[in-house]
Amino acid sequence: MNYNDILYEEKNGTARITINREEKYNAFRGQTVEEMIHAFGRAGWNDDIGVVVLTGAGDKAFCTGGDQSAHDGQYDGRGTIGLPVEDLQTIIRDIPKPVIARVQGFAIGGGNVLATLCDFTIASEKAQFGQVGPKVGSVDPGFGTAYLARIVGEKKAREIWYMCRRYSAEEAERMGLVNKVVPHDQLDAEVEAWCAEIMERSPTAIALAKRSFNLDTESIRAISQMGMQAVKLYYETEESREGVRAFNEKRKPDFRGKMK
Ligand SMILES: CC(C)(COP(=O)(O)OP(=O)(O)OC[C@H]1O[C@@H](n2cnc3c(N)ncnc32)[C@H](O)[C@@H]1OP(=O)(O)O)[C@@H](O)C(=O)NCCC(=O)NCCSC(=O)CCC(=O)c1ccccc1C(=O)O
Repeated sequence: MNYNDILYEEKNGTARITINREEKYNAFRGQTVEEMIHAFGRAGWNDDIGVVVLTGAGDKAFCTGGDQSAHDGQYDGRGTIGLPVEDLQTIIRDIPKPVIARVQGFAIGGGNVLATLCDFTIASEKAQFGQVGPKVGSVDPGFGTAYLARIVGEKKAREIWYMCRRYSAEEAERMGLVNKVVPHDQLDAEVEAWCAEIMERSPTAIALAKRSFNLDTESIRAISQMGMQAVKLYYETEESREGVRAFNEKRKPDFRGKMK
């Protein structure tokens, strides 16, 4: 597969997948998600690769979720909601290698879900985290909610989703969403150090550990699939469309008048 929306490189046993849509704050469209799925499969089953790093191009954003300009009810690709996010989430969990989210800027919406799903998150002190679904007419009811609650606890997860606030890297570290925060200019060195340390460990022991962690939360995949069917219906409503329109028109949404 030729990549247009992402960059892929392999070095010293590390595969680096970079969402390369800086002008869209590294938001993903259908094609981006397909390319990421392909790249995770390529890295995940290559015995020379011991760890995968997921990041975004530039300094502004790691990833800001679904591309709102490619969102008219459904998104522009394949799958239940026009984005095969279920397949992307699945492959991040299923490859038998640690995935590190290198977060240098905004990890928002579906971007925050991706960072949450990665085995580790290493963040620059400039990074910001948050969910925006109830502000823009969306929700990730599955790994985005239930798995987040496993990490930060129920109260905090509900706050993150209902209030749509932004959290600094330090706050995210305090709530367990981030493994380590470093000064911006030390981010790459820190990520490289973690990768080098992983490369010294037994790949099979790590694979077994990853799969056993995953097994305990596997039921969330089914919640996600059911949730995605509901989100598909939600995206067709005036209430959800109002959120997308308001974001694109840079105004506050008026949801109350649009509920059925
Ligand atoms: C990132 C922000 C917080 C930055 O805010 P600010 O600094 O004020 O800058 P802005 O002027 O808002 O944005 C700058 C520039 O970037 C463009 N942009 C930013 N994000 C997006 C985006 N997601 N899509 C398209 N474009 C984007 C913005 O339009 C500006 O462009 P200009 O040309 O300069 O005008 C803030 O921008 C923000 O909150 N962004 C996020 C917006 C958003 O709505 N994200 C989608 C969330 S919902 C989602 O991800 C659905 C898909 C999904 O995740 C999902 C759904 C269902 C089940 C599962 C999933 C899943 O887990 O994936």
